[in-house]
Amino acid sequence: MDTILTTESLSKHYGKFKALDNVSMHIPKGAIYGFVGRNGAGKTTLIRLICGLQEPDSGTYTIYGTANDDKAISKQRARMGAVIETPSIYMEMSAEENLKQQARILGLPSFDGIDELLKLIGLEQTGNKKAKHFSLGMRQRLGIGIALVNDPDFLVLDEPTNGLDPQGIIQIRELILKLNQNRQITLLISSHILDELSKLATHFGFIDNGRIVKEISAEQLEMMSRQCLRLEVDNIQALIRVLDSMKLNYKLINGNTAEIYGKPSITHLIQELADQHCEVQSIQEQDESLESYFINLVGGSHE
Ligand SMILES: Nc1ncnc2c1ncn2[C@@H]1O[C@H](COP(=O)(O)OP(=O)(O)OP(=O)(O)O)[C@@H](O)[C@H]1O
Repeated sequence: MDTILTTESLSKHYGKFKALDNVSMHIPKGAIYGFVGRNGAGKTTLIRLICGLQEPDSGTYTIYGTANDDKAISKQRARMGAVIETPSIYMEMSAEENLKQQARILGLPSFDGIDELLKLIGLEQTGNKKAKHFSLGMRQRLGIGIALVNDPDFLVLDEPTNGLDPQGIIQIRELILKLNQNRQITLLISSHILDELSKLATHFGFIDNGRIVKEISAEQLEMMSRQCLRLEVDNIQALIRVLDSMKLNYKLINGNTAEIYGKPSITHLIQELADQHCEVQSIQEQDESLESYFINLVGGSHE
């Protein structure tokens, strides 16, 4: 598997405060990597490090296989685009002028592709309207457009849906999917809005108090947080026999409780258990959201 970004034991302090603590993360090529953590967890700090805006205190990272202390890293960074915190936009300029200005800053030989980029970010109708009159969502999309001027194949977005209304969120989500699916751009997206990322991400890295608590693919996460039935019985051996005979996937929670996956027929299950003289004491349907998965992972609120 090709990896676009790998970090190895990255740490960063602000004075005595440890903002990043031995962070190791891996972003596969083609992924939409959801970087999830509550406010202050260390997401922006990590993003600033990999974008070369700050230096780590210890640890290393590689971008496209090039280490951060290798001179060639700046060449690899040229293949990256990023929108960190608020997008850098010239408020007195239109969307088109902003994109052209970025092309000038990068020393690009022409404005080829700017019209297409304007369409991609959904701002082709904005004409001479200055960015200062744009909605927050339009500004965010313009910021992403500016980050795309150098045609990157790795894009880093720090909290791209922060503060947007539901329609703005949908537009950003659609843009992210287009970038990933049509332009094969790998994305690192940080957010504390977990369920928003669950609709997009192919991989997740969960960060809490500066530490990566889990890296997991969306597929694995789906398996772990899928719907299940939690069944409490008076005879766990009988329950195991029945579940095995029905070829159901299950996990034993304790001496009288099991979680059963894969939506079994409850009537059939209860009937089989009754035949085995096994009494059901309680039955609950559970549907763990990404939100509750994360809360379980980090052990609830720190406040
Ligand atoms: N320049 C700085 N000096 C001192 N402390 C800082 C500095 N930058 C960040 N911090 C602290 O480091 C911690 C991590 O901040 P960071 O911005 O990386 O978190 P975050 O996960 O991106 O959260 P948010 O979404 O709120 O930005 C926070 O407690 C923050 O207050």
